[in-house]
Amino acid sequence: MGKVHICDHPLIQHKLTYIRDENTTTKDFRALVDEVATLMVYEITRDLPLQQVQVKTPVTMADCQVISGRMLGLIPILRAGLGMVDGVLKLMPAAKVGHVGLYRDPDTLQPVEYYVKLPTDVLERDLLVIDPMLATGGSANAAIDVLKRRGCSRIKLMCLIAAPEGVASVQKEHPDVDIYVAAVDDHLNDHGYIVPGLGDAGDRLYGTD
Ligand SMILES: O=P(O)(O)OC[C@H]1O[C@H](OP(=O)(O)OP(=O)(O)O)[C@H](O)[C@@H]1O
Ligand SMILES: O=c1cc[nH]c(=O)[nH]1
Ligand SMILES: [Mg+2]
Repeated sequence: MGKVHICDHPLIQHKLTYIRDENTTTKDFRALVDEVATLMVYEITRDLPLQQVQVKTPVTMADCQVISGRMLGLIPILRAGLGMVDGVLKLMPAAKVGHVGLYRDPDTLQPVEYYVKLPTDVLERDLLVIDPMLATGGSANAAIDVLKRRGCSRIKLMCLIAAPEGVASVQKEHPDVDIYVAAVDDHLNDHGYIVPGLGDAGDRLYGTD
């Protein structure tokens, strides 16, 4: 079963509080989501393998370390996942970005696929699927299915807020995928919204309703 990592760094939790607050403006919401994405990537990349290198400092040769040749593919689930892309790219600027367009049908809560565009070398990359919200898990599962149908493996999922129902669903459907979240909330309401959550992430990022 995939592990669930709660990114409980105080800076992440502090910013998440303002992300949740209904009085936070679209401009501030967007900036905070961007910042939390950066901080979460810092936590997620903690176990990246390093290799030894030598560099010549102005004083002498030094034994140092660099990340050992892993290539990242970043897979935002449109639309709301786009709000986390720049924050991740700040720390992983060489990542390529593949887009998976899904919206959740408001009546059935089932994901509807409308766009997929992936880097040509996606099979060679470690993939990080990003979306602020993991509610029923339908969208994350569908996005991971899109990747696996093309032969991808080595997939992680990063979300700001998850519902327990969504975590359980991804763990069942994709037991090889580790999940990174800033918070696991209480439950889903009758409309499939996370409680207490933050509302509709896409609408809050882009000022739509
Ligand atoms: O876990 P689920 O039950 O599938 O719900 C989560 C999905 O819902 C939201 O997207 P939405 O459908 O609102 O699309 P949007 O990003 O275009 O607003 C969110 O960004 C996730 O993709
Ligand atoms: O709480 C939720 C659930 C799904 N999508 C959102 O944007 N928010
Ligand atoms: Mg939405």
